[in-house]
Amino acid sequence: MSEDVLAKVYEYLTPGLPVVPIAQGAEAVVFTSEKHPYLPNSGKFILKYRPPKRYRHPSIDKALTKHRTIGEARLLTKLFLIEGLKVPKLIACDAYNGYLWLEFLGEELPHGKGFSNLKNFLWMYATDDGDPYCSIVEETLKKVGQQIGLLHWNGYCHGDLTSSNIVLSRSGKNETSWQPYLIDFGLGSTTDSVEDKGVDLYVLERAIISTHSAHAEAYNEWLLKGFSEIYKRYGDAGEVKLKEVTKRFQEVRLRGRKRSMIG
Ligand SMILES: Nc1ncnc2c1ncn2[C@@H]1O[C@H](COP(=O)(O)OP(=O)(O)OP(=O)(O)O)[C@@H](O)[C@H]1O
Repeated sequence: MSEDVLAKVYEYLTPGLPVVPIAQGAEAVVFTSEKHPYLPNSGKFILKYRPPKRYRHPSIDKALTKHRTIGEARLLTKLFLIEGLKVPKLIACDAYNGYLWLEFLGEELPHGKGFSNLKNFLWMYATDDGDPYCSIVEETLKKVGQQIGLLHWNGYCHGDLTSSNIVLSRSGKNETSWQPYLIDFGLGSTTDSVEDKGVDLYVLERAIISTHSAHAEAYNEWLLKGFSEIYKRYGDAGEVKLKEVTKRFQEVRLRGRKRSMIG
């Protein structure tokens, strides 16, 4: 992580507010903090910072950062209000400077298997003595599908639906029931576009095929089962919309295959 960026963040924060860098993505650097940004509460929080991009004109850069930070904050706030949909709680937003504070989700998986995103979770069951087809994996993937179903049914798309952008949480350490949360709405949008929804499903399918090819068929089936369950709750209207989305998903998949054959 660049020293400049770290220095900027430490200069910006209240002196002594402890933050630890954990990830550098294409858009943002992400930190954890054991302290709430402005309340005495402790817990675990995420600070997501979009640093200035030197290759952009400073005024354009400022405008873009502000636009994207506000966009993500606004979307998270709307999504948080949807019953059953699980996204991180927005704690604070300083759009002008490119900072978002969010609720921290997830945990370290047992036996050093890494952070509890869907990608590492599936690896945990696919390696060592794990059973990749056990009921915990099946249930979790159906719940992931339901989360995507809820998102789409309510008129939103994620825009970067990879298995790292799905974080799993449990209420207790010994629990075997995992609750998926969708994170990283930097490319998310309010949209009823069938194409965008088909692309969301395709991006996740590709992510699963590329990291868990041996079990991908069953995994994607369970995801789609959970997804369909949400639409089917809405009777005939749900069935019609479900058909539209799954048809487009197949078309997007076909286009993807053609593209990879042509190279
Ligand atoms: N609310 C959260 N709780 C726990 N971890 C989080 C949270 N938000 C982000 N992270 C961690 O930080 C990483 C990067 O965050 P995020 O995906 O939002 O940033 P990004 O810059 O858009 O990343 P990328 O370009 O890789 O998509 C995530 O993959 C995750 O490991």
